[in-house]
Amino acid sequence: MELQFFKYQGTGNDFVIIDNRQDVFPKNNTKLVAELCDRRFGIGADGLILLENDNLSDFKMVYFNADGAESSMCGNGGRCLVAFAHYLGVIEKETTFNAVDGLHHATVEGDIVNLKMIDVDKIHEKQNHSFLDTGSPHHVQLVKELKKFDVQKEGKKLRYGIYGESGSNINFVEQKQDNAFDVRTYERGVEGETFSCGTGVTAVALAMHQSGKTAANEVHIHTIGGDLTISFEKKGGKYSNIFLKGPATQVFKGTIACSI
Ligand SMILES: N[C@H](CCC[C@H](N)C(=O)O)C(=O)O
Repeated sequence: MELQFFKYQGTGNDFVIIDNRQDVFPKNNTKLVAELCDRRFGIGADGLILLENDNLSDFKMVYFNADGAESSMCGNGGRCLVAFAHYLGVIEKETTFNAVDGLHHATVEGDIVNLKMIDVDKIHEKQNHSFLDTGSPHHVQLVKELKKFDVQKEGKKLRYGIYGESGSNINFVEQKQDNAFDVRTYERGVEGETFSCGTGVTAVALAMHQSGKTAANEVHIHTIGGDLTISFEKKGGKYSNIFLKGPATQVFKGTIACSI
């Protein structure tokens, strides 16, 4: 069978996106998803996203990591899916869609998508790191000389070490200005460093605010793949009105033969 797909990237976090409104994609075929994401034998991506019909909202997002398993929320993937829905004409300039962690509001202006993330009311502050869930679990740790840091080695150690079977995404951070940070992320389910991680940079912004490293409620984060802005409010110990803003671009589209 010929499968039509679209390739998107949001600050270098890249995704195979499929219009599955006819509900034909075999969602339980982990092997097929991993093959489509394979950078040598398939299309190549950090994850695969299905756009589906939804009776509660404009559309539904189903997210799979590159390992083929369905996963928790993907911030950059959510931004790319909004851009795709706009490209298809499913939405105009704003939307509410349904994802694994609930309903998300978003707006799209050109190739900039501004995505509302879930509220965060618990940030676990430890001696040298923080842990929080922004739709996906994230470890946040300040390091010196981030550019030279061995993200693969240290990220893998933490992901399989202190976070047990379910693991966590691991974010290493260097503060550049009061409201600006560089971030590199080891992503669970990709099992390697990605060029950016949307729920990850959101976690970094909130953890840096909670720990007093910044007093700003709009934080600029530079990743290998580009720049993202996270804005938020803190009321009574809870973070809300959290927005992840940045570019989301269609790179190419195509068809691929697969036995489904
Ligand atoms: N790898 C993550 C999901 C994708 C997160 C990332 N791509 C993002 O943009 O938020 C996890 O398994 O928790």
